Amino acid sequence: MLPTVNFTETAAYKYLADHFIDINKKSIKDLFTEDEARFDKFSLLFEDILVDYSKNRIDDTTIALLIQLARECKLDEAIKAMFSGEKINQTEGRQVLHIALRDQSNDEILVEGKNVIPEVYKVLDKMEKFSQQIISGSWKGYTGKAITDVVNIGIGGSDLGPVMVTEALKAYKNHLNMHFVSNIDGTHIAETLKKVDPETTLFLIASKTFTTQETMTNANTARDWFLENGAKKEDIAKHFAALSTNAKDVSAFGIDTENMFEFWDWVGGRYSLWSAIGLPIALSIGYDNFKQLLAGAHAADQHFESAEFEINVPVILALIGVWYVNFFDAETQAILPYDQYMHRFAAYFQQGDMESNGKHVDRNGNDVTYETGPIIWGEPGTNGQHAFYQLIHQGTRIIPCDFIAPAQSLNPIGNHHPILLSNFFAQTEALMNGKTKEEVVAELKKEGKSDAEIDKLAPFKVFEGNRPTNSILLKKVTPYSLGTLIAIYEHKIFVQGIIWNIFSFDQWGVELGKQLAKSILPELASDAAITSHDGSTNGLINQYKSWR
Ligand SMILES: O=P(O)(O)OC[C@H]1O[C@@H](O)[C@@H](O)[C@@H](O)[C@@H]1O
Repeated sequence: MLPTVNFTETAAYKYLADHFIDINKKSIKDLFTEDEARFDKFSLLFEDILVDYSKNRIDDTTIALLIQLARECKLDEAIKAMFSGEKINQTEGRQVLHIALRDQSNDEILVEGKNVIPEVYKVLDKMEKFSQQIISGSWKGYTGKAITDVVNIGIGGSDLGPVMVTEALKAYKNHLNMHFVSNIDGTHIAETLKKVDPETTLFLIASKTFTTQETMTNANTARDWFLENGAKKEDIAKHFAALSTNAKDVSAFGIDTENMFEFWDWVGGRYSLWSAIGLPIALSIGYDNFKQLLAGAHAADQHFESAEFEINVPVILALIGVWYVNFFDAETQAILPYDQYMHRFAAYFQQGDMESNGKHVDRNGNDVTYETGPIIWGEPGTNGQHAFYQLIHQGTRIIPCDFIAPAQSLNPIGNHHPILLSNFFAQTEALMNGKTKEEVVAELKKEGKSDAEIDKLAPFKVFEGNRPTNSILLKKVTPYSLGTLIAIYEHKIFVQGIIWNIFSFDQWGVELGKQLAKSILPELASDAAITSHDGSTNGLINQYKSWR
């Protein structure tokens, strides 16, 4: 059982509330002037990742109190509960063991008294063999040709992780063409099928439950297309594999359970890229690289489990996030990778974070009286700079940002990378320092503007600064470092869920829309006008019927 402390009733929270009044009067710039050791104090080097959190609205007292808060919320107990396989997903009665999927220490992790590590390895071995056969071309399609294209059909956690990672690690890719179909919109599968040949395509049907409407509809369309384009039923075994926990429905679909890569209900969908759901990753970059991804994540797991909170990267990042959400009323958190390959990283953690911590009922079943998970968003820099950074610099809201960049480029062409990184460094500096009225006036004077012009323009050109950022500098994006980084963010989400006293591993909030869509679908079959809903929904359905 997880602890159920209301963090707003802790002593640390009360001290933090008082301390906030002091900190709120100070600028980050001043805090740097006051304390020369600030960078050394507020940065952590873990593996080949430097996490600089010194450009935040914090001082020594803030961090000490936030750590006290974590202690009062019994974070240590909660971490132990997850790692030891307690059923901490209490509303679904399940363990939360994505850490077991990447365990390289030969630990024993028990689920219902049975060690799951050998099972994990059994599936990993199967993934290794299969991916080697596909990549080497020894696995042949129904006309004897090697596989050239892989189409992963899945949605949510059965899509976003593999998409994000195969994109982030594209530089490590082999010859296989990867495609991902998630949307129920027929356009997604139709446009994908235009690009592939049934003789040389492998379909992976990725669904934990194997009941998800979008995935099953797309899978059926893919199977029909396969059979309509020359293949026979018995050829399905050479071209369809399933990544799932549901063997019964997999075989009912017509996929040989030999071609099923199993995982377990103790793996949450949005934490499943480390499981059989990661097969497209293993296919795209090879099994050895996939193993490196797992190894990187395992290093983060060990760090999270054992490091003191003061030097624990996920804990520190999480606590700073809580500080902004609950004291500064920050509504959002931006994730800004200065790496084109990582262009789906923020989208991935939109699900990771928002589906985990988008909850308003606490672990006692009561409505919370405080804010919980922030809105996660972001795009790669420098594109974002020319789009939405205006609001981050001069808007009315506080937007804590994580800036992420690799020191070494995987495409070191000309001086692209120094330019990219100069922007990465400049932005966090600009967000912190801003530009004072005096500086603006001096600049305008230099440009030869008149006093009247200066008076008119100056207010618009002032930057308040004092906008908080974390900078995460990776030596290089590798399967290992990416694995570490993803796991750091996963554990950050865990810590925040513990502080907010919510259940981070269920997702009941996605069910209502699914239920309603299922009840509306039969109503769309006939042209008869609908009156069973509210006025707006009736009006929309009836207009649709008149136009289709
Ligand atoms: O992997 P399956 O079972 O198809 O689920 C796919 C996705 O469905 C959604 O409704 C959510 O519950 C996600 O967490 C999940 O990843």
